[in-house]
Amino acid sequence: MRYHSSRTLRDSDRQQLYRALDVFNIAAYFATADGKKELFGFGAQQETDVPEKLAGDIIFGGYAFDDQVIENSKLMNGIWFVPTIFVEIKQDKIYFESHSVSAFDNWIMQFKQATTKNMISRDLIGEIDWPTRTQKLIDVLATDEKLKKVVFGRQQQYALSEAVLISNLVQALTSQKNTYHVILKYQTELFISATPERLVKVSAGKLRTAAVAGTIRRGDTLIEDRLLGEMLLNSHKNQQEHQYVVNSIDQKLQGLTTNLQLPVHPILLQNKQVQHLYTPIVGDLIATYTVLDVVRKLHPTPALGGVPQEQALQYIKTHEKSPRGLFAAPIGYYTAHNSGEFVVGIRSMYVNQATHMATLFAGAGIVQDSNVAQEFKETDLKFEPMRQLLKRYANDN
Ligand SMILES: C=C(O[C@H]1C=CC=C(C(=O)O)[C@@H]1O)C(=O)O
Repeated sequence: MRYHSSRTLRDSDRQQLYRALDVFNIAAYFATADGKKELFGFGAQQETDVPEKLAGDIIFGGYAFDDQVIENSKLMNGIWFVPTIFVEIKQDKIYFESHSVSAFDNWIMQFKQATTKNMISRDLIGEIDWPTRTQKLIDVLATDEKLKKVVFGRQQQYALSEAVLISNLVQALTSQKNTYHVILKYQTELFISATPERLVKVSAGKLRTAAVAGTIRRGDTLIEDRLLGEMLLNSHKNQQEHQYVVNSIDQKLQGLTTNLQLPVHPILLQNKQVQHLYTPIVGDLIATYTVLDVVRKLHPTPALGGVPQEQALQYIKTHEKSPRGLFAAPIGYYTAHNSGEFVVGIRSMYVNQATHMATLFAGAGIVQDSNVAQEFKETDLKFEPMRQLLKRYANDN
């Protein structure tokens, strides 16, 4: 038996659903960058680390970035689940689906306003040798005949005074405009991302992806902002970094799609802290391929890995301090009707509620012409969405 219902969205619904994210042991939240759609998965009818084993109307989850295993974590090595309860908010409507709960209004009523917590976060020593290691990488890129680009990751740990309430985090996330807001929860582990980067969306046979690579900060005034944007559009180094991604997506999608449309020049994608070079790409997915086929084929694009892919991934494995887990990895959902959407888990953090530790992630595309000081600043800016989230969370309460 499957129960469906839908009705007009009420003022209290969102708060109660965010609160439900605190309550369920396994949960997912996926809000699109335009803010028009929010998906919630609560509880797991089935769960696994291999999505092919699952069957359900909708499946949430994420693959780990690569095959390195993170000790003492289930979430960061990749999880997938069919929710017991699925809720979607689309504009002013709310849709509910479940095998176990028949009356949505009774169900949602149990989630009352959370008591807020007074959380304090303290940053611990990060990777102080990141600039030295990045300079070494630039030297390698200058001499190695094959290696062209490596997206080099950096992690920063924070000690939290309390376990975090997801309901408060989601609220604080709303300050990050024009980005997806994605949360995966598995028992005491959380992964949170305010990412601007869609890996793929499939809907009614249409495939949409994008190249997002090449970064500059936002300006303090309108004029400075525009000037910085123009600098980015005209920067040879950033164009090159971006073009590797466009070419790779183009190549990978041949054979999976027809009518692939790739604009010749990138445009700007602007978030709160940074702006990126952005090339939206559209095509028709050949009907024999699934959303997951596309995810597996595209990941990792050179916006997260590098060029050539295998060599860059090996470099990342050997020279980054810790495995990435869900950082820069595909996270999202797909349905039994072969639709779905996946983003890459950047501008993100991992929270362990048992140890009260948060790990923040950032990475920068390094090419031969990169400058270490600039890349260091860029990764600092990329930490900022999650740093602000922790700060806002602390201050709001
Ligand atoms: C790896 C990250 O960003 C990627 C996505 C957009 C722009 C990037 C860049 O300009 O370096 C990176 O390739 C990150 O934010 O951690």
